[in-house]
Amino acid sequence: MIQLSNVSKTFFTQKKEVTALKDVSLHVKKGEIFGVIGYSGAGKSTLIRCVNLLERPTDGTVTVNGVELTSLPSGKLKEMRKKIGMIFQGFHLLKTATVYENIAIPLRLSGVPKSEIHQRVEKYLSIVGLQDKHDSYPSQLSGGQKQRVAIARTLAHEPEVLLSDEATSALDPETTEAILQLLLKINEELGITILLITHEMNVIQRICDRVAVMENGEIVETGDLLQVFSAPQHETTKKFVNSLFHQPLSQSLVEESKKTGPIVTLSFVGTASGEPALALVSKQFDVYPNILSGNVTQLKNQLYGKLIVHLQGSEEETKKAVQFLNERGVRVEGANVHVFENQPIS
Ligand SMILES: Nc1ncnc2c1ncn2[C@@H]1O[C@H](COP(=O)(O)OP(=O)(O)OP(=O)(O)O)[C@@H](O)[C@H]1O
Repeated sequence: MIQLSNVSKTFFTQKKEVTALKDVSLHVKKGEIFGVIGYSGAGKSTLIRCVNLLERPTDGTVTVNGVELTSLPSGKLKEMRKKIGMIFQGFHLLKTATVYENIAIPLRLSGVPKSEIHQRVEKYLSIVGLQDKHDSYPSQLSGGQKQRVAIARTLAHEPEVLLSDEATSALDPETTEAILQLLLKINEELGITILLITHEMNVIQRICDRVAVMENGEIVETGDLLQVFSAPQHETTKKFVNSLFHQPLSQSLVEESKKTGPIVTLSFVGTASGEPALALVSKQFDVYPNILSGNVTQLKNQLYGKLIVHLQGSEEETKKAVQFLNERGVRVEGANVHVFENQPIS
């Protein structure tokens, strides 16, 4: 649906050149929710703005729904852009217009017939759950409601693709969750392909099918959600994933525990394979598992757990216990434990 091929973008300022994207290739499939995550300055905004050519790549091609945008004349590009909606962190609503007019004015400007405008405004206000806010002004709405209006305004153009540029970054956790659920609904019920950028792992975790991790203008890792969570390869990906799971432990606890058995990381999909398997370990072997940190979290469609566990027991017995856990689909690795003051200890 969206194909970026060898896209590079260099900004030339008076003082210096900044290469924001370096030879980025990315494929977003029709109907999926694809998330790009990275720290500040990684190049995420530049990347998403290249998809609808708000930024024109210095090199490479951008193709949306089979049409190569980078080679289109400006008239045709304008037409294609109507199929690509975009929402932003800052909502960009007209302060002096009502909710209704915020949606209707852009429709008028893009030539939608008068008879259809009212119907579309009603339809999309209802989809975002704001049918009772027609006559409110943006200043009378909460942040979450403003984002809903911005989403309705975008959907009213009936796009095939929705680009989300940090759409939940200005919202509190509860409102973020509600907006993420709305994006899921839009994806599932209207069949709109979504490409989003974020610096928050929980956004990726809650709604994305696939994810790319960016650093210094490059994509350093891409994969399915579960694959990236369960076996992150790149250091940056590991940092994002660990930020959700690992609490630092006290050095004395780690040192003390290690005297009587290994500290391991267990990861598993679904609750069935995690803690119950651990309970069986203590029944079947002369091993006492003690959970030191971690949690079970909801990925888009499934539960995923990661626990740091001390396996108290002899080398022979703990080896058997690890094999037993592996056979039950629990992945066991040597733990990369973080102690207070952020000193990793191995
Ligand atoms: N218009 C511009 N002119 C010059 N440099 C720019 C411009 N836009 C972005 N950059 C630079 O390109 C690099 C990538 O910026 P970009 O905004 O794409 O990153 P980001 O990952 O979205 O970061 P953030 O999350 O902080 O917005 C940065 O070094 C930034 O300073």
